[in-house]
Amino acid sequence: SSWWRSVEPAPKDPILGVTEAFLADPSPDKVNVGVGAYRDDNGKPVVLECVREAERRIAGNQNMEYLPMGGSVKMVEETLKLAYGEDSEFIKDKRIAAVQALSGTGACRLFADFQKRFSPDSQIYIPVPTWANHHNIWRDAHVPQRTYHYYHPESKGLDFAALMDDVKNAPNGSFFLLHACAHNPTGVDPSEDQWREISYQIKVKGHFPFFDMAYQGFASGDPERDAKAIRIFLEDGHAIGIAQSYAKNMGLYGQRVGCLSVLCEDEKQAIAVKSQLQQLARPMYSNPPVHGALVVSTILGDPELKSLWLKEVKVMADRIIGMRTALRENLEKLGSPLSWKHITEQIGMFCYSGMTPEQVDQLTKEYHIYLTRNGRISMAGVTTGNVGYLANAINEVTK
Ligand SMILES: Cc1ncc(COP(=O)(O)O)c(CN[C@@](C)(CC(=O)O)C(=O)O)c1O
Repeated sequence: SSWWRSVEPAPKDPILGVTEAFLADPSPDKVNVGVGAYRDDNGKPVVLECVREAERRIAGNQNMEYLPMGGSVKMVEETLKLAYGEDSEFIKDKRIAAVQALSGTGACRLFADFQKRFSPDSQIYIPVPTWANHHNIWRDAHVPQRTYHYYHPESKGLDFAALMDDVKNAPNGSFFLLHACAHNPTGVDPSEDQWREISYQIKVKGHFPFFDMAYQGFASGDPERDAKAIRIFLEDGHAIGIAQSYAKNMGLYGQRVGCLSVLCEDEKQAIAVKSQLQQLARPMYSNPPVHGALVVSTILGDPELKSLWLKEVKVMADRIIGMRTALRENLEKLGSPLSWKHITEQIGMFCYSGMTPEQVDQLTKEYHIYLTRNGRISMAGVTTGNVGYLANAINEVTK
């Protein structure tokens, strides 16, 4: 009996499905501003020079042994310094439970499973909108989801008042998912003062903040600056969780290198939490992949390679910032009747254009431009070669 006969085809992933459609399109004019993967000004994927150099140093010397269930200790150590600070007292006091994860997705999922196992009646507040996969992750971890106001469509900015109301009205001790920087898909981040108010209110309510930091360094070009929200929460004495990823800021997409950390009250608790995170990993994938972790620890463990990385991540961020200006200026030069200032006010990989799904469909059908139906444009796909074509098409479908 074929028990699988009732299995239905899965719906296309709203983000990865766009790439499939792009690849299938034979048009020479096609433009992919869908998936958030960096491209250089020739529209080509980039492998950073610091990564190539790390690989040269590793080549031939790397063993194929299992990593511990918690992954590479060296990579995790270096990764915690990025999030918590080089001289973090939390690192010194060994209060952070941390394990290598399968990139940012894996870190979020491991946390969601940990939350379900050790806070079984809890739920999580997720911003509207958010990265589409967040909903899948906490759904499959069987953690009920609530939403909190985030994006303000009229102003194309942050709905701060409504966000604060939601923080205040949620039951004490609720879990809140926060994007540390470069909010996906809106590109709208709270200001430093707004972060301080959010941190204060979350502390008053005893909520648990979980930061998804998938773009550290990619937003402003400076990893320290992009960690500002996390540092504010740490100064305010929160216990926090953080999902980190090297997919975008080190271009290690397919290597699946990330880290999950939970700040505990003391070393004893951190040891206990880490052991439970390992218990969750063991039946899922047992232990994480070795190569990408070795690339990361080689780069971050060598001052020369680390400074090369810092230069390269700034080049990527600056190129995107330059394309924001170019796209806005092209639209204004075309005499578009709409305001496009949000294109340069938003930050990080994405521009939340405000285009409707129907306008997006028109862009794809008539202009072979591929983006997610929520109107999100991955600015990494914009180049000096296609920005004029893109602006013209956007102007045509929105005027
Ligand atoms: C907010 C956020 N968290 C986590 C991840 C996970 O990335 P990782 O597992 O590869 O480290 C992404 C990637 N979002 C991308 C860039 C790709 C995707 O959808 O998976 C996006 O296009 O939104 C993200 O945008």
